Amino acid sequence: MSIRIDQINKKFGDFVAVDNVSLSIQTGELTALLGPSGSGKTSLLRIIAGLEQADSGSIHFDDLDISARHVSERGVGFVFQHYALFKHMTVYENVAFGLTVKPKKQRPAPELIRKKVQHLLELVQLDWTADRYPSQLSGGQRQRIALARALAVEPKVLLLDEPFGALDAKVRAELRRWLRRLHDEIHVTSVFVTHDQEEALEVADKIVVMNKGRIEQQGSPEQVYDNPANPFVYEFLGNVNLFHARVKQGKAEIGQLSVASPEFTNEQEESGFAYVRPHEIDVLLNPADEALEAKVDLITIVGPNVRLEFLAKDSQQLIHVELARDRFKQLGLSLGQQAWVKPRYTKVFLGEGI
Ligand SMILES: Nc1ncnc2c1ncn2[C@@H]1O[C@H](COP(=O)(O)OP(=O)(O)OP(=O)(O)O)[C@@H](O)[C@H]1O
Repeated sequence: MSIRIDQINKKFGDFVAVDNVSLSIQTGELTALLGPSGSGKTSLLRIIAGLEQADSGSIHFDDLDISARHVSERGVGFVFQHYALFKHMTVYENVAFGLTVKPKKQRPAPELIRKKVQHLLELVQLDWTADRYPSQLSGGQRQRIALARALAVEPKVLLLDEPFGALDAKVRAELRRWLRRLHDEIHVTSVFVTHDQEEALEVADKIVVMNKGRIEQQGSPEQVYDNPANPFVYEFLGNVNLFHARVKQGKAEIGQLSVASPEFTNEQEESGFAYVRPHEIDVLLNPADEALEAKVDLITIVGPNVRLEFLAKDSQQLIHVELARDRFKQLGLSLGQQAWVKPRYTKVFLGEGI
């Protein structure tokens, strides 16, 4: 089932929550709506679900305009951050619930329900919990059961709103890999809301970056990470260093550095700014071309990586650098040491920044 969102607008009072959003989602695709708090992701998801009515615009499932349809007629399944399972029901009963409450004519035979629930519990790898109650499960297990319950009624579209938001970092990381594998198995068209860029980059086929009710960029994780359309997307998708630059005739000058920017060949002399990601900077112990002299100001070891802060000699700007621990050891860096930092990749935009 494909989804076509056409010029959707939604206001709450005077506040514009969704601002003329159009978006196409292919059948079987796992799409992440990614953006900061208040960017309109949940509002858009609720409008797709039919839990919220848009002020204008339309939603199509395949070629059918479902904008006026009630949530119960849209064939969508949900998993929310705090989608509490029914406490007084066992895991089995929770997953079977959507099937057992179907009108008699559509309700599968009890034996079929049993098989189906068994299959779903195997799919989420929790068949051994069938007789337990939700309170006897971990948070991550509960969310997997919530997903099995959502899938039981064979939704045409699966909508997930920060499904792992309430879980700790390690469980979150496990569950997102698990969700990716599960999606590869079931291929149901899915849209999930997250404010966590790592989660979106790791799980989604397509990322839709939202800000202030609008779409800033959409594309595959590689496309949005490697070619951010604008400064907002660049900053939102990871840590960055921001430098002021003068852009002219295909070059960006950042202090004494000169970076080739062929996309600005025709610019005569404009102000701009340049982004460099911390892991795209080399550290050298000797002067080199296109390297800035700087002093080590802070060293933080984070597992296999080392985060460093350098103070640039000329501009006194702080420059964040991330090195693999091996490289850090090889360099033998210590606090206060003089070194040279050399960006490997720089992304230049015209203007004054955001
Ligand atoms: N029912 C409502 N009444 C009034 N304002 C609302 C309502 N629902 C959402 N909003 C406002 O609309 C804006 C967008 O909210 P939305 O929940 O869609 O954002 P979000 O990107 O999902 O953010 P979060 O990650 O914090 O949930 C927010 O400023 C929110 O306060």
